[in-house]
Amino acid sequence: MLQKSGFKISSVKCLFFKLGRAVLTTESFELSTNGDSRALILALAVSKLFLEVESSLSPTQTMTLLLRGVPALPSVRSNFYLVRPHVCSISTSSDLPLSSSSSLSPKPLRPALRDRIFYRAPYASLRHPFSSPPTPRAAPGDVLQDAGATAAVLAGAYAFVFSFEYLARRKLIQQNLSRKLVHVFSGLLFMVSWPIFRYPFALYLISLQDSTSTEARYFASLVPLVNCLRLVIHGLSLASDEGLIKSVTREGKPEELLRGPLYYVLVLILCALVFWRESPVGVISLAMMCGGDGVADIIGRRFGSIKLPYNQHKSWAGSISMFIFGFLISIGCASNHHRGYINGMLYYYSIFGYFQLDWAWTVRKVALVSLVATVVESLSTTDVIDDNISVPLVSMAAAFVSFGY
Ligand SMILES: Nc1ccn([C@@H]2O[C@H](COP(=O)(O)OP(=O)(O)OP(=O)(O)O)[C@@H](O)[C@H]2O)c(=O)n1
Ligand SMILES: C/C(=C\CO)CCC[C@H](C)CCC[C@H](C)CCCC(C)C
Repeated sequence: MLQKSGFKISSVKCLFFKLGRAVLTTESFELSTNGDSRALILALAVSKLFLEVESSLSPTQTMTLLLRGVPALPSVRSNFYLVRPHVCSISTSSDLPLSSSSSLSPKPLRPALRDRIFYRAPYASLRHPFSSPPTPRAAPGDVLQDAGATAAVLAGAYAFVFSFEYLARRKLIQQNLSRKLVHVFSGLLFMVSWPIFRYPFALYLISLQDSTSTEARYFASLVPLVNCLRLVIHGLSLASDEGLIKSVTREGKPEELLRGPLYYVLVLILCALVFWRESPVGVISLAMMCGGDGVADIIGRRFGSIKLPYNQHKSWAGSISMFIFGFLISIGCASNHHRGYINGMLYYYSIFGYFQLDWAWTVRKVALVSLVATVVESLSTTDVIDDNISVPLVSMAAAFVSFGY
């Protein structure tokens, strides 16, 4: 246990809970206090503690400290600005008045001061401020766990697609609807499975274990890779799988597997390898491709009588659905997790501690990405530039500009 700045960490942690609500995750402190001046002392202790942690981070790493209900004291700000001005700003909301007894700050800075400090460990095992030194590279148990996770998700993928093959073959579901539901849910369920790779959920609950491991992404990427090979083999008619063709093609032609479905799984591989669970960019891009584009088709086909002025093959109903579902699946249906209710993929990943976002800011950025993706999706596509290429790639670019890596 680290002994820092005069406080035993456990006492700091306990004292936080006494003074207010402190949420300690693997990436950030979120200290909500009643403005008690003792909390400000602790906040300074925490900021000094983070500086200790920060010195052990690699050049590519940044940090997050969310102090809510604690005025942004110049000394707290300076600690972090000095450390990483190019990636640090400070997120505090001095929406609570300081207690009169406070001697630390003559007056709170202007209320609702909102900047951000982001912390995420892109390529190294993340060090929880209270944990022991970074865990060693993959232990045999980790590899076994990831191999097991890969096998489980592969089996899930096969069973998922097979169930739609069954429904389509029995004509219990239209072939096009089957294809679109596979389009919507395959990628989203794949993303939902990412935390089981080298990340024992139980350990997270017990000890806030490391949530970022590099090798796990390679194991996870095997799932879309195997499906990619499956699509190529059957798309080239090297083998025959009528059920697969029926469940994921428009007209039941094997060569169709080599377009939309193949591009789709290639994008899954790209997002898992490049962005994985460290960056909101991959999560948002897949939400737009799977949730937004998929639902746009389902709603557009059914309710799309009013066509877009510049594209008679697309409709307002489809495009509006693309925007709404791309946004909701990315971030959920509210903007303030203190008072609202968030249930999107970004919040799902923040629960596991992969990244912490300023939700009010994130809502605006995701809405912008969703708008960009909607406009791109509404444009005509050719056989070469399929929606499954244009929508995720443009979403990645827009999300990268908005969020950085
Ligand atoms: N913004 C949109 C998108 C789709 N559609 C409806 O959904 C149909 C199929 O949309 P499209 O994006 O072309 O889907 P596909 O290319 O068939 O399928 P995929 O994207 O999976 O390749 C369109 O003809 C249209 O009737 C719509 O009305 N408005
Ligand atoms: C029909 C599709 C795109 C056309 O727009 C999607 C094709 C999906 C692939 C056939 C199967 C992909 C499976 C995923 C890689 C993994 C899903 C795992 C999950 C647990 C179901």
